[in-house]
Amino acid sequence: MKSVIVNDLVKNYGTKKAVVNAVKGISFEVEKAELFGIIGPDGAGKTSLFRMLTTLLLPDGGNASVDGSDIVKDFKAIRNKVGYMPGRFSLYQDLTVEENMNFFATIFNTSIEENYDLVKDIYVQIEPFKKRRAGKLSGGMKQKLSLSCALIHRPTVLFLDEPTTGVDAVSRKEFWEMLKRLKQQGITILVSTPYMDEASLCDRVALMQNGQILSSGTPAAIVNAFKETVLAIKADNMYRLLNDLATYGDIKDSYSFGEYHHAVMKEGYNEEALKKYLQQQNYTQVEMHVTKPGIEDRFMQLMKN
Ligand SMILES: Nc1ncnc2c1ncn2[C@@H]1O[C@H](COP(=O)(O)OP(=O)(O)OP(=O)(O)O)[C@@H](O)[C@H]1O
Repeated sequence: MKSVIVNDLVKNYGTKKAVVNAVKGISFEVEKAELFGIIGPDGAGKTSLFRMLTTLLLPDGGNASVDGSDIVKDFKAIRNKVGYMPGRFSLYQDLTVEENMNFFATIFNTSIEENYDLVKDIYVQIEPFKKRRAGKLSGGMKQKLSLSCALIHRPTVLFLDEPTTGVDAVSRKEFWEMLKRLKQQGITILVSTPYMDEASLCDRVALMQNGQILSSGTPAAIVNAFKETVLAIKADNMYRLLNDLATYGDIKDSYSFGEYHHAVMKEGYNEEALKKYLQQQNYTQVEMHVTKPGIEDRFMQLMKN
């Protein structure tokens, strides 16, 4: 069963003179209990998309349904059945952990006790601090409290807007494990993130850039669509190396990639000739090997096309 259906959705901001086309007619579907990632850089349109799907923003074109309800006509029904964790911490900083939880439970006509089994795994980690004001929690704790509040009314669909941005590596890992457990309870989860490495933790993803979906599918299918050979290259002067790789004849595309640069090679390239060229350019400590492309390589390729 489809949990979310998005059909040619459009969002524009501004006036006729200076218009920003934040979402440019995107379409996708999410199955029930699927963990679906929207992966894209800042400004891609992820927040605008989530705000339309959670009925906080009206679309300028297209339509969408969430758990069978139309995002415009049935907005009230949607508000009762979705959970939304916005990108910016938006709980009451002056209320304690417990007061925030009770507040959200009350507005949805429920109680912490009623849905404790759903939030238990997450809430036990912040329960020792239940008398602490939300504003005084660490980043990871704030994130857990936000998720607990978004879950308190047992939503069928959960929207998480960049939940791991600015969160330390350990909390990020724990967070994704929590999402897997929620999915097992039948909750559909849409999560946006600028981190490409989080794509592999989703069942399916959509790569978003400039208000458009460049590609969608399982992380494996997206990577498999990348057919070229990628060389990982490093040397003593990485900045100069990037410029030299950009102008080298056998290289289609090159970009920084962690401690290496990635070079997408043209067919029939000659690795020895490239090594020789780098030697002639007086590079030292040159390291070069063929590497398995990842989502980020595919994203770069799609963006440039
Ligand atoms: N209220 C607004 N008025 C004008 N432009 C806006 C408004 N909100 C968003 N935008 C613009 O729309 C585009 C998409 O923004 P959006 O916040 O949806 O993207 P995002 O992928 O969530 O990125 P971020 O992580 O930076 O929020 C950006 O160019 C942004 O500047």
